[in-house]
Amino acid sequence: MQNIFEMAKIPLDKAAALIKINPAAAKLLAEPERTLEVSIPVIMDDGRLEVFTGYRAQHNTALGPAKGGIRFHQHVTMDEVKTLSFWMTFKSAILNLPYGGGKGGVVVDPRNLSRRELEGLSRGYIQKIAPVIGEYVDIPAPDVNTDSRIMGWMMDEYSKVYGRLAPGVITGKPKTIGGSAGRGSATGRGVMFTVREAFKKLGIDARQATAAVQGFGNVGSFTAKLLYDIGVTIVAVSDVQGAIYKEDGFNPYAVEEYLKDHGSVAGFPGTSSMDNAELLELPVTVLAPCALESQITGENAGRIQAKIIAEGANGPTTPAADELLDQRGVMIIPDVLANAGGVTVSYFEWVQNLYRYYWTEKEVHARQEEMMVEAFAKVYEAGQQYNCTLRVAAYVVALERLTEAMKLRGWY
Ligand SMILES: NC(=O)C1=CN([C@@H]2O[C@H](COP(=O)(O)OP(=O)(O)OC[C@H]3O[C@@H](n4cnc5c(N)ncnc54)[C@H](OP(=O)(O)O)[C@@H]3O)[C@@H](O)[C@H]2O)C=CC1
Ligand SMILES: O=C(O)CCC(=O)C(=O)O
Repeated sequence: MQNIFEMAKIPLDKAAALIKINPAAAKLLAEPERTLEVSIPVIMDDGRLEVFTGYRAQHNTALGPAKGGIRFHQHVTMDEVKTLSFWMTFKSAILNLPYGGGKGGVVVDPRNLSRRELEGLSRGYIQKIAPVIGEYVDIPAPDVNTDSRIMGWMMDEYSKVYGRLAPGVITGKPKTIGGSAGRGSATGRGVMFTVREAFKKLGIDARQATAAVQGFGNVGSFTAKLLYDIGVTIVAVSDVQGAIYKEDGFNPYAVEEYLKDHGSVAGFPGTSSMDNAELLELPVTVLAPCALESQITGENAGRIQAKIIAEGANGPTTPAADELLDQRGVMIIPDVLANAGGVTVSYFEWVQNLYRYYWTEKEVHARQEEMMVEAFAKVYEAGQQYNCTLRVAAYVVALERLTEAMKLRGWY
């Protein structure tokens, strides 16, 4: 199989050829500006010393400081983190945010850690990457298996290292210590906004539409709930233990309550069980993969029946699947647009932290909606202009901003 970073560059190369960017600009985007690998010692509850491996990648900072989440997962690799930072560069540029792309990760299955061990690892990671992050350098945020509580510990640790309160060094924090209203739901809300815009283009009535959502964590749960709120029938959701399905739909808010008590969506009353692969192939209007990379591949793309794929996750569709789905007329709202609501509200959080002046939830939602509707329209228009997929169109929009910024800064 092709390396994930090489696969990620395929739409970039297509967009670069369409708008004929300077080869020097393409070279600057072909590799991250900086990568860092760290070893993080943690004294475990039983007194043993465990050493974890962590990474941070900063892909491109032409438009501003690097920005992007931190993932805790047993399969994290440097290649994955590099790729995730690459996607962040384009995501930020598409939303016209004053940011570049960054991402971090630690190789760990956090389910095997106690609360004390998790806090030790989170603080240890920040101690190790502190020299390369900062409010105007690189601003981390949550990703898979990291949440506001972990962001709070990390902000505290960075503030201790430098002896000053630095809320703007990390976003996705609890509200009391500088988090923004609306950040928790932001990524799923953005998925909903882009699906709603796609419905308008395709003449689909939300109340006649169905959706299947893979993953019921931060992104998947809010995607399901907010699509439900606009009238979409949610027929399937899943987590790592499997999927639940009901042809005439269920209430995702009730599933969330069930998950709190049972630790999984599996077994939610009134639904039948299926596996994550089957969920992807359901006959639905919208399929929203909101878990991990490479779920829709050349192998299963031919069996996908959705009209719209809204990529809540980063990189859920491989290039081979992308091509097959395009030939079959499936509209893919690409990750760099569909899930950009998270970084958009992270940007609002950072601005509020720098000003120490906070907005209401209503203000956050309204500003997020305005920016995402505009980004969707710009990408859609580029798709029409260049007769290309929305993914390639998104890279066109980003490249126009990135190449100009690199040129103006004298990088080529
Ligand atoms: N958080 C954010 O703001 C943003 C996240 N993203 C992307 O969205 C995706 C999900 O992130 P997020 O929601 O934050 O992560 P979470 O850790 O909150 O949730 C991940 C969800 O995916 C499930 N899952 C994990 N592995 C599998 C698998 N192999 N098959 C099926 N389901 C699986 C998890 O199940 P279980 O709980 O059982 O482990 C959980 O329901 C990632 O690709 C991330 O990069 C993109 C933009 C912003
Ligand atoms: O909120 C952020 O800064 C970044 C979120 C993220 O990691 C992502 O969009 O993939």
